[in-house]
Parts: sequence; structure tokens; C-alpha cells
Amino acid sequence: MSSLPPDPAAAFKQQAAIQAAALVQDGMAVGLGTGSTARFVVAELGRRVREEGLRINAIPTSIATRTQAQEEGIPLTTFAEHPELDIAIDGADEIEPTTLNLIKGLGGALLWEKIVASIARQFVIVADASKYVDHLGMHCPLPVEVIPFGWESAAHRLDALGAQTTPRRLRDGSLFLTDEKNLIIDCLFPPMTNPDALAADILNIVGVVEHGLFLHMATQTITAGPDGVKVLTPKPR
Ligand SMILES: O=C(CO)[C@H](O)[C@H](O)COP(=O)(O)O
Repeated sequence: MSSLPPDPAAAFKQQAAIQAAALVQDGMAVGLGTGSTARFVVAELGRRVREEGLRINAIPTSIATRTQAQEEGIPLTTFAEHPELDIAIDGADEIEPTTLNLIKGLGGALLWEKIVASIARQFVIVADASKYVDHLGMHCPLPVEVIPFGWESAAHRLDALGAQTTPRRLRDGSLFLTDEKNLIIDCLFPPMTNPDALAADILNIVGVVEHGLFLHMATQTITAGPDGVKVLTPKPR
């Protein structure tokens, strides 16, 4: 039996996920996201593969998603076979509704997620409606992935950019390791007015591998909440 409390947003997440999974067509190469909302997408795609004979090839964005996809019977592919993807569907931690700029990575999979999103012709975000914010950074820290060597110095330089930094740890106090065996520094920034500039500053720090700002990448968000399902595309810049 799971010891996790029930997720009050689960039904909304599932609603958004099922609508997004309907965008996937026969023959597509699909990026599979990570997190509790993306899990519903993978489950629905698995159902379509088994019950409708949907033929897809997928690339998962984490070891956890790879395990789920295999359990669901979704055929997996490689970057060699599919250097580009037709669509990637993933969750988000915060969504700015005008630009569809995002914070991702509270689940720790931001690096693989960003690689997969960057090669997808469509990058569709699924979430419950609580993820909308006026400015990124309002509700959650920005995860930054750094290599283990010299991570304390990278954290110090993130502090200097105005963040309150915390290395992510497991319950037993040990440092959390990503699927690439890197560390995550969670960075609490004031609400962001210029995320593009901040992203560039963060990437300038030697030792930083990636950050959870997904800017100008999402082509569509599908969210569900008490007011129903909402589909957004980015407003022209
Ligand atoms: O970026 C992610 C993992 O690295 C997730 O997509 C993000 O944390 C959203 O997760 P959830 O759907 O569980 O709210």
C-alpha cells in the first residue's frame, strides 16, 4: 500500500493528460515526460497501444518513465533512430500563460526533459490549473543541475545571482542524484521579470549543466481545473 497522501489534483491531471495523448497519431516518435501528470499520459498512450493498435516509438525522459513505458508495452526508440521527435508531452511546475515559459525539474529530470523537448516539433505541456503564475519563481524554486565536482562553488555563484540556494537531498540527508548522476541546487529567486537574462547568467556558471527554465519551447499547454480544460498557445512575441 502506498504511504503517499492522495493527490487532490489527480483527476485534473488525468483529464489534461488524456486530451494531450489524443494528439499522438499513428507512426509518431514521441517524447515521454516525467512526473505525476506525465504518468497519466504514458498510461493513456499504453492503453491506446494495447487497445487501439496505436503504433508509436517513444523516448522517455527519466529512468522512472522508461520503466513505466516498458510496463505499459510502449515501444522505445533511440536518438540514433529518431534524432528528431514529432511530439513531446511533459508536465511543468510553473507556467507563465502569455509566453508559455515554464519552470520544470522539481521531479529532478530537467536535463533529459530539456533534451527531449528541444528535438520535438511539438512540445505539449500537461498540468492542473494550479500551475499558472504571473511571474516564474512565484511558487517554486528553480532547479539547477550541476556536476558534483565543485558544486559548492557553483551554489555560491548562484547565490551571487540573487538566489537562496539549497542542494536537494533525500530523506536520509544524502545528496539527491539525477539520472545523469549530477546534483540539483534548488534556487529560490524573487519572481522573475527577465527570465531570458537569468537563464543566460546561470548557464555562464562553469559546472552548471542545465536549469529548469524552459523558455520559448512549449507550443501548447493543456490544463484542467474546476473551470474545465483550457488549451493555450504562446502569444506572438
Ligand atoms: O519537470 C518535471 C520533472 O522533472 C515534472 O514535469 C514537473 O515537476 C511536474 O510534475 P507533476 O506533474 O508531478 O506536477
